[in-house]
Amino acid sequence: MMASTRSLLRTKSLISNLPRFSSNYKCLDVSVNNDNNITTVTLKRPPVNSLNLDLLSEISDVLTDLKKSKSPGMILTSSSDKVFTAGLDIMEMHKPDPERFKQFWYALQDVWMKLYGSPFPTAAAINGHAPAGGCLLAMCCEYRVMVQNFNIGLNETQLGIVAPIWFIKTMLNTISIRDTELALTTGRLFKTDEALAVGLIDEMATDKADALKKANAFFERFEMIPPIARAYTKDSLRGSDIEDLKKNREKDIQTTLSLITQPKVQQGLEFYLALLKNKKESAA
Ligand SMILES: CCCC/C=C\CC(=O)SCCNC(=O)CCNC(=O)[C@H](O)C(C)(C)COP(=O)(O)OP(=O)(O)OC[C@H]1O[C@@H](n2cnc3c(N)ncnc32)[C@H](O)[C@@H]1OP(=O)(O)O
Repeated sequence: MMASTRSLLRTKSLISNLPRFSSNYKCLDVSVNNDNNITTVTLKRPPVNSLNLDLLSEISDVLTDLKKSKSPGMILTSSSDKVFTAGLDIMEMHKPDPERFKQFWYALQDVWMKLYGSPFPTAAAINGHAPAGGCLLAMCCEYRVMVQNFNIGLNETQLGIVAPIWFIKTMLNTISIRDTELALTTGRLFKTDEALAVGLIDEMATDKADALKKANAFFERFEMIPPIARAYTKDSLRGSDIEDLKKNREKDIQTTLSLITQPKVQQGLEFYLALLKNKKESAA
């Protein structure tokens, strides 16, 4: 195809597929790049973008909007200069109200199914630490660019909790079985360069602008690929993991609730929260 025809097609798709977004997001900034129509979704829940029910519900909504509008792609990033997201909001798991916890976990399942299984391509511009649930969101994306000198990984065992099977499958879709086992059993957080070495991220960046530039460049790979072929191929690779969770959704909620409410697990979370607070006090 001639370059001019390509850019005409792209302009046409810009006009016909411009996504419409709710302006009511409180914890997200959503913007569309005029050059390539890629949407950047920026997590904006200070101080650490911890994933509570509100933030997860908004991410779920924006993913629905992007799918409906046949978006050509999405970049996930953060408004913080040092945290992509600190993972699940520990306060949703500490002494949880069972009904609220069920809604929270359901929202997390929704986000995972929509992001891991999105028909449109996705990239994470990881401009800060991405522990636990933060690593999960990044791994759900198809491409990861990470700013140097931050940490990423599924560190659940360090908190005395267990990463659910769908977290594990997401990591297995990203790095080797061997590296997944070692990383999960030790709750390892990888520095950016270590993450690159095992393939947990695809590229390193010097800063957020560089990460966004590299993430945007990823979508150029699909300019000549029919979106339907791309989407079906992704579904062939990831669809069965999603079906497994769909079938076991209620069981997964119940299992997680009974694990999280065990006294030993609650004590572990309290200890971890105290560590986070002490860190701040000893730094002051
Ligand atoms: C069966 C269940 C399976 C569950 C699966 C997944 C679990 C998770 O995702 S659990 C969450 C795991 N997350 C972490 O281990 C990260 C914890 N946080 C940190 O390591 C640091 O906060 C971080 C490196 C992200 C940022 O460091 P700083 O920039 O130095 O910030 P502070 O540590 O001072 O934190 C500021 C403020 O935020 C509170 N905080 C931090 N993380 C969380 C969190 N995940 N949930 C809720 N709150 C969090 C921290 O306590 C501070 O609070 P204040 O002292 O009140 O200001």
